[in-house]
Amino acid sequence: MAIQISPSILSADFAHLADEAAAVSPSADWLHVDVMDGHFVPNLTLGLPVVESLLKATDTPLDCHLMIEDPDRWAPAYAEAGAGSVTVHARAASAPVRTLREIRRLGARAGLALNPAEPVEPYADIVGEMDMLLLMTVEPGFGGQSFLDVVLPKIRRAREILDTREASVWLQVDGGVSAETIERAAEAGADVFVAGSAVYGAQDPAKAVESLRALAVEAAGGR
Ligand SMILES: O=C(CO)[C@@H](O)[C@H](O)COP(=O)(O)O
Repeated sequence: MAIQISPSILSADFAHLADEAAAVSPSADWLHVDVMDGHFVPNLTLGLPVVESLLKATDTPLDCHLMIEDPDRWAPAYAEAGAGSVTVHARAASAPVRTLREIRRLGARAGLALNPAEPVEPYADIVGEMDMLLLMTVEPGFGGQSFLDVVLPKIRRAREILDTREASVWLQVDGGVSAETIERAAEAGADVFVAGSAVYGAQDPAKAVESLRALAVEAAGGR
């Protein structure tokens, strides 16, 4: 699976989102959009109207990460609007399989997310229902936190589960991904990397994406 980088606009300037999207569009595979409702996580960001505007402002596909309660109800609208990928948290979804199927039916890639302390094994039997498994490497809610090395064994186990089942499911990590941490996550088996502050805190965000990609490709060793 090719290494992919998904810059998180949580660390961008919300007053200039179109410009911030353009700043990474030469090199980013996705634009990661953190939708937070102030309930599932203690932070409030943006919702569907902003996603609809972003879709008009950029050709980079949107990777929408819903950190919200009741994603079963809201996720389909993001897929219908044109998001390329819509990820829901396993803990928040009351009918994850139905919701993943609905996201796919509406034409988006379907993702399932797990917080750092949530095990991957209970979801092994439903990996065929998803296009991406997102393992949080920080507690969700805020950018700029430190990468949690305690998640590395779970990344390895998830990679094993996906390889054993020959599932073409992308393995995304999100939180604290930087030039200092991306190699560890790539060695463990991740192939899609969300990076907020490491990209938008850099002088040249597009270059930062390329540097992260080069480190991950090297660490993944052609996997
Ligand atoms: O979902 C989240 C945080 O909950 C992330 O997408 C952050 O936006 C990542 O930011 P950095 O840790 O890379 O600064």
